[in-house]
Amino acid sequence: MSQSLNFFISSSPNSTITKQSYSKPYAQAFNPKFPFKSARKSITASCSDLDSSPPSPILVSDNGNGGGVTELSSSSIEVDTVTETEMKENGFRSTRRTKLVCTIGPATCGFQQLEALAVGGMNVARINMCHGTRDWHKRVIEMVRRLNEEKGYAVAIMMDTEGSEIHMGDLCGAPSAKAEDGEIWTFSVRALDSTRPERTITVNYDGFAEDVQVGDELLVDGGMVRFEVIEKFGPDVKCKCTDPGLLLPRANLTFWRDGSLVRERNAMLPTISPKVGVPLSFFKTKVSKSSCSPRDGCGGVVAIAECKSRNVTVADWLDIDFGVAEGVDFIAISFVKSAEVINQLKSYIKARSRDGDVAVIAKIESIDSLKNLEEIIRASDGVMVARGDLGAQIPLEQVPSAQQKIVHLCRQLHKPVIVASQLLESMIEYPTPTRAEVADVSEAVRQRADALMLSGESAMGQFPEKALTVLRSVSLRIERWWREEKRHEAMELEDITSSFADSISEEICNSAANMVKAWAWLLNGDLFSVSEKFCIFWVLIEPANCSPKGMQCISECIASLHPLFAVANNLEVDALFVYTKTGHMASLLSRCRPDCPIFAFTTTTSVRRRLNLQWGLIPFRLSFSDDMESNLNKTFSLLKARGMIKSGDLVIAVSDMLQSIQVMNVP
Ligand SMILES: Nc1ncnc2c1ncn2[C@@H]1O[C@H](COP(=O)(O)OP(=O)(O)OP(=O)(O)O)[C@@H](O)[C@H]1O
Ligand SMILES: CC(=O)C(=O)O
Ligand SMILES: [K+]
Ligand SMILES: [Mg+2]
Repeated sequence: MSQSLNFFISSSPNSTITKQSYSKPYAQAFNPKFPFKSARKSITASCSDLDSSPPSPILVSDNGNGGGVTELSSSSIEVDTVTETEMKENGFRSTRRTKLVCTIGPATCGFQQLEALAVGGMNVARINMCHGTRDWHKRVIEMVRRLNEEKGYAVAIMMDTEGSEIHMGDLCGAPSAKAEDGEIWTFSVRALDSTRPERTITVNYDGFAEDVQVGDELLVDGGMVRFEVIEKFGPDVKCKCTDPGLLLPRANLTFWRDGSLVRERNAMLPTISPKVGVPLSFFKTKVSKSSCSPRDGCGGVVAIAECKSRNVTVADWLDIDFGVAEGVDFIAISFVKSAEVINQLKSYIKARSRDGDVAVIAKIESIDSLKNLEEIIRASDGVMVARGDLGAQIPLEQVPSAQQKIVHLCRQLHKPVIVASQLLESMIEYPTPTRAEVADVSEAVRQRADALMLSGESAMGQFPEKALTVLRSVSLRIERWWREEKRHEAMELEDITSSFADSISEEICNSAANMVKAWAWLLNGDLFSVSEKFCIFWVLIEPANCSPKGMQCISECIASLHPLFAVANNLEVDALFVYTKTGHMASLLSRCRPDCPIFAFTTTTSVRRRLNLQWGLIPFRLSFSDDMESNLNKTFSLLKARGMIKSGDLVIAVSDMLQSIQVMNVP
């Protein structure tokens, strides 16, 4: 027989909530002899026909159009083949919770290379607008879309803007160049063609030669290579290499004077830089107005001075327009200084994109972004700890604590967070990582960041797939270790929502995640034997629950379950199921970092892709109704038919259509 426990919060006109109505059913709930009568049928009702269902196909999705349920037949479910295989082989309790982002570059831009990354566990493909042409990026996006369509993946696409950084130009087509100790190199703002003199590098910022001074220290890639400025000749700056290393095309440059970062450029320029060709008229228009576009108006070219004097925060707008038109899932904004730019960009995207569902990721990589951290995180849809540039702006020894703080705050504020840069830097050249790199990856997983990111390792390294394998295996190992030994380090989460409806969703998700533990205690405790699990528990709440008193009752009810949560030792719940149209409820569950995986069922491909960035979520696409019972029956049937779950697995289900928690064994 199937066992189920329903914790059901609804607005029922015929029921009233009293304190007793919790305590009594609560006591009875775990009494197997509790004579329960309900208008709702038990989940078992239609289970008998589940086993005979034919295997369900993976359907072709409409990834290219960013959403919709049109092509999904009501009897199918979409999940990618890698997840499916992993679940069958290892059982779904062992699925990887930490998500993986790969920067795509020359080493990985072919269809087969992209497929190898998808097979290796890539959840998000990142393209960096600092490099390559828009055509090149378009081709990559098309290939990822094709991969999703043909092979059933849900790889999301993140476009990363150039931002207002100073960087070197290309290396005449060379993948890298070695700067040796004592060598003299010229950094020039002249437009040089491919026949440029040896050891000459172009710089993207016209003011560079004016701004630097003899004696300044020039850091490439946050200090991977260092130079000292020894002479200036008009547009050329001669520098002596003091710390040798590998120069990569378009590497970031910072300069330091008397031990401090010279910040003029980053402090004065807009976060999102105007690219050449952006019409001046645009900057006279408010960004948040839907009427504005880089393409509107006259064709004048913006001078940097114009942006400064108007103090307008403007974008790599052409790239952003490109990203929106291509339907990318995330736009990551480099060198964010304040929440203002995030808010402007979000209104801009909302006015431009068809369904307004491009998420904005704030990259924390400057001193200003650290100063305004909380407001930036609150304004954004997610955050990247961009340690490469951050490490060039603050002392390196401060980067680990900044990372920990950002990851922690993101979780508190309910925003996904990516830890990026140099995780496996040595794997650009070597097939195995250093022990220190493995420790760094482990620490990010232990901090329970949502995602880890590969940069040069996957973009231009020699071992992209191996690097991804290292991230995957270290994540799996540390996550298991956490589950087995470190659960007592769980974080206290503060309330995040202000509206009543949202706070109910939040409480439901917190409780469901906690029940993962509580249930284990119930099953293993002395009170009940396993055969006596059958119990149903209802809590009905009046519409009047909007009152503070109603809210207090709900809290008390949930609090009454908390003592159970605290004593859980062995985990028994196999998965959390969440039925969510917008993804919000799934992401609330992810925030709780429960010990079991979260199966997130959603109706649109775009939500499915976006959820792929969040910790612990296994996103499925499924068409479902408001009837949870039929949704559950259908899901069990489809997943069982594909061998992804089996009878007896213990599942807790929540949904955002019907605010409920249900605990049941798969029939
Ligand atoms: N599209 C591309 N074409 C050529 N090379 C690329 C491309 N994308 C990345 N690379 C190479 O990979 C390296 C690492 O890529 P990544 O995008 O992570 O740079 P980054 O400097 O860390 O990021 P950011 O510019 O956002 O600070 C780059 O320095 C560049 O050499
Ligand atoms: C990823 C990135 O932008 C950085 O680390 O600087
Ligand atoms: K960038
Ligand atoms: Mg950066």
